[in-house]
Amino acid sequence: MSILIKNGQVIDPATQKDEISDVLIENGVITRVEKGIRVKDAQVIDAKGCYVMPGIIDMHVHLRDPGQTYKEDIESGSKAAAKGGVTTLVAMPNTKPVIDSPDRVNYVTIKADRFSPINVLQAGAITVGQKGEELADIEGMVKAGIPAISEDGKSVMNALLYKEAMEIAAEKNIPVLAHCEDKNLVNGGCMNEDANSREWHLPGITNSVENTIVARDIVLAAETGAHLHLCHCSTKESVDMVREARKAGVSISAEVCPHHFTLCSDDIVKGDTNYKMNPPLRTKEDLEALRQGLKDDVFDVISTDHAPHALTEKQESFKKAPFGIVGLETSVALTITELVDTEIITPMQMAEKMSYNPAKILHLDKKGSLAPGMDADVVIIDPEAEYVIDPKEFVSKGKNTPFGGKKVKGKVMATVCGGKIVYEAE
Ligand SMILES: NC(=O)N[C@@H](CC(=O)O)C(=O)O
Ligand SMILES: [Zn+2]
Ligand SMILES: [Zn+2]
Repeated sequence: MSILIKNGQVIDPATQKDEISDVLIENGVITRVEKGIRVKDAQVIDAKGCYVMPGIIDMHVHLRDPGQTYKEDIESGSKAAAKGGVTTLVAMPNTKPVIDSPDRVNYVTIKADRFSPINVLQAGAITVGQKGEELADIEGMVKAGIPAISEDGKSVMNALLYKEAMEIAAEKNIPVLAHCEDKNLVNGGCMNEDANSREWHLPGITNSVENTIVARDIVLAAETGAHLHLCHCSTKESVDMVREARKAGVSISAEVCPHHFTLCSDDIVKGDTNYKMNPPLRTKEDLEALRQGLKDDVFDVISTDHAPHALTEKQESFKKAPFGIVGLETSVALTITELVDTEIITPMQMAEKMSYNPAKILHLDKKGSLAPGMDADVVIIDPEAEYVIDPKEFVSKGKNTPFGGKKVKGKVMATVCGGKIVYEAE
């Protein structure tokens, strides 16, 4: 079955073209991108007034499968992703048990083949059980298809072990997705260390918790030649360090999540655990630095860090509740509302940060672009559609978001993955 996407604003970072055009999809591949395409027997999607972009590649998602499927599972998470315009996601390995062996990677791949409408890539843990004591079978997991390694949820505190992992990553040509958090410095903190945390008598998390590990990881990446991708950057110092490292020739990329470019610690509603995530919402100054970093392309990726939790877990006190918020079904709207509509970034930069650059970092040669010959992974977005975010409408099992009730602009109208329509708005 062919699909013809008519009259959309086609935005392709690979060619830097942003113009009204048609896109023809045949047998799962993009075959033509031109004005006025006419073919027989194609299913036509009218994309007038919409962005037509390469499908979103979300480099940071928690699917909670295996082991915590009451929070999310491969099917619910990938369907939520499709609704969010995502055609490929990287699942983080901090599941129960941890994805630290080829067999466990295979479990996810096989289940995703059956139940996911989109491409699910599984990242492999760096150490056995994420215990930080011995290296996982990284080579075996590479053979099983992991595109990256990550200890997300924590940092590998033993620098020697981490350096050895980086050497393997460099040799296998896969990136290291780094969660930067010093285990000792964090010291039980549950929100940013600032006037708010002091007023509420909550243990704080200083910027140094992130900054020290960002600095260490950059040094180790420089020495090993591994590609370092920094997860969920939150501090103004991280912006400076990434900029300087890149200038110095380090192979580095870095992501910011929508919550970190939308909210700061002053926005936290006292006691509302939907504002609790790791890293925490920082100060207004950090927020402004992150936005500037996105504008200047210091940050090349926007990812969600979709971290679903059950309602009962989030009903605990701010100190006790788990860190994390969902993001798959709000990231397009937040990016358009907070960054594109405000002219901090262009629609082209949005497509770069949400698809093209992730494809490059993950070495997905057939993705991240709408050029003929590429996989037919496409998202159609109405940038003018306005609505109010309602967590009850989420496909994800997780409803834990601070954005319920927020008025936003930008709606995913359809998602095409591998030449099939995997989501269509009503
Ligand atoms: N981001 C979060 O607040 N939580 C993540 C872990 C992580 O991304 O570090 C989770 O797994 O819940
Ligand atoms: Zn993390
Ligand atoms: Zn995460």
